[in-house]
Amino acid sequence: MSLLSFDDVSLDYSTQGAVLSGIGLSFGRGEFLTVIGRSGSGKTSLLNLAAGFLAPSRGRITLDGAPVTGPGRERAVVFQDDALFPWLTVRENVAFALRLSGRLRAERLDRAEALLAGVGLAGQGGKRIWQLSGGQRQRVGIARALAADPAFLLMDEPLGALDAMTRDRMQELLLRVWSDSGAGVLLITHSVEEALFLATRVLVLAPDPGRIVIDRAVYYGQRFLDGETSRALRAEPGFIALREELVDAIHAGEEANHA
Ligand SMILES: Nc1ncnc2c1ncn2[C@@H]1O[C@H](COP(=O)(O)OP(=O)(O)OP(=O)(O)O)[C@@H](O)[C@H]1O
Repeated sequence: MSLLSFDDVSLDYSTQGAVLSGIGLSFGRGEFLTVIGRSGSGKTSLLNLAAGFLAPSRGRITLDGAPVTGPGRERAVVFQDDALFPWLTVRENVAFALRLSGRLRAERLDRAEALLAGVGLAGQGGKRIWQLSGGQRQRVGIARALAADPAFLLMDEPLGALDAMTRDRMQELLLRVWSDSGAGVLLITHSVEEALFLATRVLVLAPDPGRIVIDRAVYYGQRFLDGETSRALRAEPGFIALREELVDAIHAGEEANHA
């Protein structure tokens, strides 16, 4: 089934107070959660908890009811500047993630090629990392994350470094990867529009302490996969109104804090 749950989770890095407080959240395969919020609201901390890189100070994080005690193969993480190995080919970079799978080298390379095709990089496996564009590198990182056939893909600003056109294409690709892999996705972004377009659920975190103030079901990504165009969806009055509501929620209380 694969359900990742936060039960009243708080996190302190120091005695300075909680960075995250009272986080209650459950998400599973097939969901696409996007997380937005001001800088410092705790988005990356939330992802690091889900990944098992950090342990909660209070509360529990469980995977199918069992406590999460560290990173695991069922939760793959994609970072913005994914560290690919420059001395390996694109195909070898992806196959590297399969080295613990027990498969023979030839099988690993075949599987890597199939994963690369899945992210639109068919026939590029023999290239070196430095021969790729930023968007292509990011796709290699995603193919590598998918190699372990994870139940969850955890992504911290994966498209943040890309130019606007590449970013739009990558958003569409992410939706297809999500749909094809069946994984549950948790994606952090600074773009409210991106969050709204991709998600089946948008979470807004408010800071001091970081907490979930909005957890909203949305359907634009699914409608894109069902054949509607990204441009038409983003131009819908409902999309624009919700985008503005989310922007307002992100900035609520900001003036008061700076007064
Ligand atoms: N390793 C750490 N040690 C101490 N404090 C930390 C650490 N990592 C993050 N923090 C603090 O925790 C708070 C939340 O940080 P976090 O990176 O989770 O926020 P964020 O919403 O992802 O921010 P941004 O949008 O700027 O990436 C910030 O106040 C930050 O300074």
